[in-house]
Amino acid sequence: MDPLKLLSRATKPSKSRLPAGLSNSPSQGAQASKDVNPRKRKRGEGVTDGSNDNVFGLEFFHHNAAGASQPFRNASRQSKVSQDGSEGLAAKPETALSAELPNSTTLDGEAKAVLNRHKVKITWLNPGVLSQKDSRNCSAKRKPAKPALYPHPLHSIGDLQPRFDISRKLASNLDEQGYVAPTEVQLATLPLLLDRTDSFLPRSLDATESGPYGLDMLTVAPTGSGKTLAFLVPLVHKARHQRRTKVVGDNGQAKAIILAPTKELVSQIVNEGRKLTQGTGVRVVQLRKGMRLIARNDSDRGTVAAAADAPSSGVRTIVRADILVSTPGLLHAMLRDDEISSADLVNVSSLILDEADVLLDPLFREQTLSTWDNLNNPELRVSLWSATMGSNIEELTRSTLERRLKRLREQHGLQVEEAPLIRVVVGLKDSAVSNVQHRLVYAATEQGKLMALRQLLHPTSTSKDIGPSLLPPFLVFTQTIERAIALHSELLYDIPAEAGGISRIAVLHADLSDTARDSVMTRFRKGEIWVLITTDLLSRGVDFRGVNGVVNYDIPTSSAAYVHRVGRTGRAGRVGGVAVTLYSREDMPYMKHVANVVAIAQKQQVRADGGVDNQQWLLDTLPKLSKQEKEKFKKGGIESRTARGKDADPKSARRARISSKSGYVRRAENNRRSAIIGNRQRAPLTVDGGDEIDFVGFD
Ligand SMILES: Nc1ncnc2c1ncn2[C@@H]1O[C@H](COP(=O)(O)OP(=O)(O)OP(=O)(O)O)[C@@H](O)[C@H]1O
Repeated sequence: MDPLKLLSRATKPSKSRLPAGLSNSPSQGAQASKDVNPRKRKRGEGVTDGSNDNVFGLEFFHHNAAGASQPFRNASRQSKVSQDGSEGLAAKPETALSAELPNSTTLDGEAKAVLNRHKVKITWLNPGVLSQKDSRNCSAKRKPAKPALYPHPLHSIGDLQPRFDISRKLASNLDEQGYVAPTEVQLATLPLLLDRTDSFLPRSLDATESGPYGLDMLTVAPTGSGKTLAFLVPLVHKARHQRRTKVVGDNGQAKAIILAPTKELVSQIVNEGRKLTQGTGVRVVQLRKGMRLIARNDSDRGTVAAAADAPSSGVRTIVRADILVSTPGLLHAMLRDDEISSADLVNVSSLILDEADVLLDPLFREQTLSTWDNLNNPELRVSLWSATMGSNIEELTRSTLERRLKRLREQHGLQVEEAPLIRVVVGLKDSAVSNVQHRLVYAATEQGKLMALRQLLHPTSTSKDIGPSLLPPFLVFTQTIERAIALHSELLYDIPAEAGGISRIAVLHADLSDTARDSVMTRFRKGEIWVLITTDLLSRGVDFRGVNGVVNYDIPTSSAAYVHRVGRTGRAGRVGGVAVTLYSREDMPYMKHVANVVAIAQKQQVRADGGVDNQQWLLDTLPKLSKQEKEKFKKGGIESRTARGKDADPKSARRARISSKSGYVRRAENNRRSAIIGNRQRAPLTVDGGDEIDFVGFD
């Protein structure tokens, strides 16, 4: 059998491992419409007519208490009939559609039941749309309650066109990509972001307070649950609408900005965006050095380049970008150096922060906020997306929104309305995917970790203690770039030549050139690389479809880092992935956060498939870190594994070195080497005349 095929077998979709209640739940990792309907990429086959009960989305509404899903299926049929019957009638806003249905109270109740069942919680965070002054004077008790909202969920991707009037081209691109049923985050957020009437807001509070079209939003949904599509579809829809209606005097200026923390993620978002925008006239562009964005009064249209071909030669080409995607660092630098001005961004009415908690972490905070501050469009709407989001991010978002509003009103004299701020949480907040097997493996020492990793690499010799064997392709995470490089050289010859040898294993980190990074990513995606050693650079957002496993060679420095690292497997509901965390004596004081998040994921599994939750003892015995210690660890990791640690404590740093040789063997080798060098350097002793004498030692 072809070893490549054997080793790169992808994780298999399986519903049997999950209980009925969860089997269709994307946030529980079982949303695998592409797997359930393996029709992806077959043109035209993904269309649902709303009457097909086998279609995933409808099935998952159908799974509930008998009859409960009926009104939705009616709604679906009705909209489809209109679509088929008449072009004009096809495009119906949600409210119009709801009005046609027999009983809107039933519909509201149904919406609530569906959202609850899928563990989607939607909260309006600023119902009173309080002024800054009022909110400061308010005692906690007097603050208005934050109401839960129950927008009517989207029950099939095919319904986007009739329900929200998205362009036919966008709808057909979605269909061509094989998207049939929405994932949970999509079924909840797409109606929120696409409904131009904000009809989901409670009657008593909506309309005047909601201001112009759209909301600010914070979304927390599991890794691999389809957040990219959830923010891209409304952006493309809105950008196309702006282009067609010329509501903003469109002259090709940017209308939306997406920020993401790494170049890899930026380029992935651009790729997804381009697939959705084909034939729509909307351009999704990756910002690059030397690019010049089209400005309001750019008369020289002749020099406007096709957005897809970014300039790389140093010549500043004017680029037309409707949706601009960038890392915060690059956009911030270009704004600072006046390569882009806030006037170029005056039409930007949507800002997306993907992996928002990282973008607002101290590392990127200044750059992200400075970009946000440069967007002066009074109708700007911001949405933040991640699988993990601390309460500090919510606070920071609120204060930034308030500050910006005040600035626009006071400095620019603009009449700006505060938009509704909505929080959407899917599933259990900040938890790791429960559709992969999580294993914590104690390896005692650095060498033990290396041996354990080798056992994982060679499935035939995998010991039972390490748990299920890992099938390539898989990712290995280390704490630093140096350690990633060292581990790569250590494992370079571990894959036999007949299976591809050293070409099957690679390292990717931020010190590599862009071209080298791109090439590794492409080869890994193609399945040419089986083991990719990397740092946290790849822990966020990157979507490798067939990744079977993740190995934390070095423990992650926070529970959020664990959630994101292991979230590179088990994406879009695939089961069979494995996440192994190796830990040594040195890691013990810092393991609690990992053990906690693993315990929660395992508990969900126990509930789901009756698996065994056998590491409670570990949780009980591990020490708890103080808040300061946690912060310190998050910033620096295990000190002996860093360059700083080498100077501070060379002995521990030596112990932490990645090498298969034991300290004893290394010492013996060093002694031998020094003896040889010493022998060579020892010159014969001579007297003045040059004659050699015998050295008889010191007195
Ligand atoms: N409705 C859908 N049906 C089937 N597959 C989908 C659907 N939506 C998205 N996917 C697929 O799910 C995978 C994960 O999506 P995506 O990268 O958007 O996840 P994410 O939520 O952004 O994850 P992360 O938090 O890791 O960034 C992708 O391969 C995407 O094509």
